[in-house]
This record gives sequence, structure tokens and C-alpha cells, in this order.
Amino acid sequence: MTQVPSVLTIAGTDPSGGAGIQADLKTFQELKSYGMSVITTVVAQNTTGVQDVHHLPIQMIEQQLESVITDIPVHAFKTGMIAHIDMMKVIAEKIPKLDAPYVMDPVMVATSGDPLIEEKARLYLREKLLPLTTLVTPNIPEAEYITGDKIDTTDDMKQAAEQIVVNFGANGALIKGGHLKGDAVDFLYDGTSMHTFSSKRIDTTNTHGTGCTYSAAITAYLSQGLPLQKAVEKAKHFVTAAIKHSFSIGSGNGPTNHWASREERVKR
Ligand SMILES: Nc1ncnc2c1ncn2[C@@H]1O[C@H](COP(=O)(O)OP(=O)(O)OP(=O)(O)O)[C@@H](O)[C@H]1O
Ligand SMILES: Cc1ncc(COP(=O)(O)O)c(N)n1
Repeated sequence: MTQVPSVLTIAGTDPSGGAGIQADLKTFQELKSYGMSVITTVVAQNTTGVQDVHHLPIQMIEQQLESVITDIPVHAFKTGMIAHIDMMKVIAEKIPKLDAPYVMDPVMVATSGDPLIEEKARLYLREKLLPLTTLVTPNIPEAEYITGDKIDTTDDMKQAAEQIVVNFGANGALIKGGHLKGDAVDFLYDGTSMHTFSSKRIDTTNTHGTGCTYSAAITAYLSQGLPLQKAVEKAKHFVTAAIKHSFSIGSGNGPTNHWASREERVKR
């Protein structure tokens, strides 16, 4: 009998397949962890933006979590879009039961600019959920929201990473530089030291779901027992290859390619 690490995502959906639960499950599968999902919100969206949302009832989110937790071990988990404070509260209650590394992608706004969570939920995320995380992976606008400080330079990014750990209680913070100019540089502060992950910027607008894919890859590697720094290093290679081989489909920001990175991974 084969034993595989099992990994859970708690997030919203994307019927166009580039972001949210769909991107997470594709990533888990590609990286050979057993993928499971709890849906918070059904989102009608595509490469051009968000057309509609349908939030699931709180008790349904709670029941999905219970159904997974009471049956299958969870070796690592991530959260993505959690639109309402009440959803966050039930998830926060279950986190101690999961007893596994927790990666939070603090999803607030889609690449298209559409807001994905309410203001009260942002505050709860910052005050209550952040201290429960093994790693939080904000992009620049999300890190600016969390710290309240503007980020214009790589020094500002490093400062934000440190602040999110020291002042806001996350165990680790990875600030993603996709929104700055120049190379795509991310900084990880793990509570002790700062680590840099850098790649050449790829000239593309196909970036729908890059944040989801990156955090899902980190979660998959953590479920396999890799230490944090190594998990981020390998996930950075994965997301870079997925952007490099991304699909020009749809009329907006196209999605990344989860499987074309196989060849690149084999080469290393
Ligand atoms: N054009 C690019 N070329 C190479 N790497 C990129 C590019 N854009 C983003 N990245 C990298 O992709 C990862 C995701 O970063 P980004 O800052 O785009 O996150 P995000 O804003 O949460 O993503 P999303 O677009 O899903 O909202 C990071 O490692 C970042 O450095
Ligand atoms: C359900 C869901 N979760 C997260 C994102 C963010 O991804 P992106 O910023 O790449 O659109 C999204 N669009 N939809």
C-alpha cells in the first residue's frame, strides 16, 4: 500500500482553472502530495476578472473541515480566499486540531483588481489568523496592508517580512516581489534569518493564480517534511517554470502551467 503525504487547501474556486482551489489541487497533484479541498466560496471568474460570488454557509464549511479531519491525516494545509470573518472564525477553531504546518496566502484582491474579502475579515486575518501560521505569503499590497507601511524597495520588503514575524506573530513571512520592477525577488524571514529567492522577470501577462500556485507548492513540499527554506526554494523554481510556460488562453491574464515545469524539474 502506498503512503502519500496528504495536503489540504481551504479556499475559493476558479472555474477557469487558473487560481484558487483548482490551481492548488493541480499543484498538489503535480508535486505528488494527495490533494484535498474545503471550499469557502464558489467564485464565477475567468482570466478577465470576477463576475459573481456565492459564499457557502458557515456550517457547510465547518462540516467539510470535520469530514476531512475526522477521517484522513493532514500533513500540511493552506488557506486562500476566506471572504468573511465568520468563515475565518470556524477555520481558526479547527486549526489546532489539524496540528500540521499552516501556509496562509492572505488573498485580498484578484490580479484583475476585484476585491475578494471584506474589510472586517482583513482585520481578523491580521490579528487572529496570522499568529497561527507557519508561513504567510503576502504580495506587496497585502504586506503593505498588514504592516501599514509603503513598500517601494527590496529593503522595504525585508523590513516588512521581519515586522510581520516580530510584530504580528507569524512564524515566517515570505514577501513576494511580483509587483515590483526588475527581477522577481522574494524575501523569507523565518524568525532568525533573511533568505532571498530570485529569478529573472518573465515578460508575460499570464500571472493569474501565481500566488495560489506558489503557496500550494510550498505547502506540498512542507507536507513531505522539507524544512521551510528548502520548501520555498523548490516552490520558487516550480512557480517560475509555471510562469515561463504559462498559457495564453482567455482574453485577460492567462493562467500558469502546472505541468510544463516537469521538464525543468527533471533537469535540476
Ligand atoms: N513576471 C514574472 N516573472 C517571474 N516571476 C514572477 C513574475 N511575476 C511574479 N513572479 C513571481 O511569482 C510569485 C508570485 O508573486 P506575486 O507577487 O505575483 O504574487 P501574487 O500577487 O500573490 O500573485 P497573484 O498574481 O496570484 O495575485 C513570486 O515568486 C514572484 O516573484
Ligand atoms: C478563489 C481565488 N483565490 C485567489 C485568487 C487570487 O489569484 P489571482 O490574484 O492570481 O487572481 C483568485 N483570483 N481567486
